[in-house]
Amino acid sequence: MKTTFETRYASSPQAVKKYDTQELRDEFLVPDLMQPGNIKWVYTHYDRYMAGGAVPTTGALTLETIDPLKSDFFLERREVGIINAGGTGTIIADGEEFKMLHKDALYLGKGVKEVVFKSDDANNPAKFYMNSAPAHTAYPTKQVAKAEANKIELGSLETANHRTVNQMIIGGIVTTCQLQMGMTELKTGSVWNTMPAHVHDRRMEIYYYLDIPQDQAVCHFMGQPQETRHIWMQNHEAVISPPWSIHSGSGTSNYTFIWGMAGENLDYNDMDVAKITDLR
Ligand SMILES: O=C(O)C(=O)C[C@H](O)C(=O)CO
Ligand SMILES: [Zn+2]
Repeated sequence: MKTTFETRYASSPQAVKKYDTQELRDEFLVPDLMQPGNIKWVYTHYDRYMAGGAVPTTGALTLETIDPLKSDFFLERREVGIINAGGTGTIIADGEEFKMLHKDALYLGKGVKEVVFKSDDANNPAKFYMNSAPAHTAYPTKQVAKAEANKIELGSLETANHRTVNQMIIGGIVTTCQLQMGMTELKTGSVWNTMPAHVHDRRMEIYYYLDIPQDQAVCHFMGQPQETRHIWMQNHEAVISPPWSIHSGSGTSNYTFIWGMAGENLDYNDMDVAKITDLR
């Protein structure tokens, strides 16, 4: 079992204007979070937000601290949200067991010392997708099933953006310091997420795409609304959205994505929406 991490530093919109395809992918695409038998983290310098993947197979995996945190244990000064993007598994947090079905979420607050991940079936392992942000208060652990999410219906089939936003780790359901997470599912025939697009300079965000059928892909759009770029994404890949960037995508089929964010506020609706016809 191995825990690895990489660091992503923050980029300015002026610098990103000049990036070619590979530079954009190197800075913002996170292609390899889900590694069987391992835990992988990306530590970003956007709000010190982290995205990770834990894929237990035949053995259990333990959440370990990593060097940039300079802490005795991972959640010493952090909180984490976890959504299972794979088969059924279990998370044991300081001795308390949580059965995690596909698309179940779990919030663990500051101070939880020991976190263990297990899969029911090594051939169909749990894929625990994790987002973590610095935390200054210890809030209670809470599990949230998809059925318990706050559901928002957006878009329409006519504009190919009919989708359900499942707000899972959000005020009213879970109390957090700064983390918000949820999962948006596109209806069959709809391909556009987060259109009209928005920025929220007060919060960074990461999208993790799943349920992309074989041989299909999602074209993720980023950049300032007047200066957009795109990154082609495969199933189970994540993409970092700087606070100044739109984060939107169009697929060659419908799909699901997990969004997670942190920053200045906990107001999900604090978005500066860009008019579709103003995008460049
Ligand atoms: O489909 C959408 O619209 C979303 O899911 C938007 C994300 O939740 C988001 O970007 C929140 O800031
Ligand atoms: Zn957003």
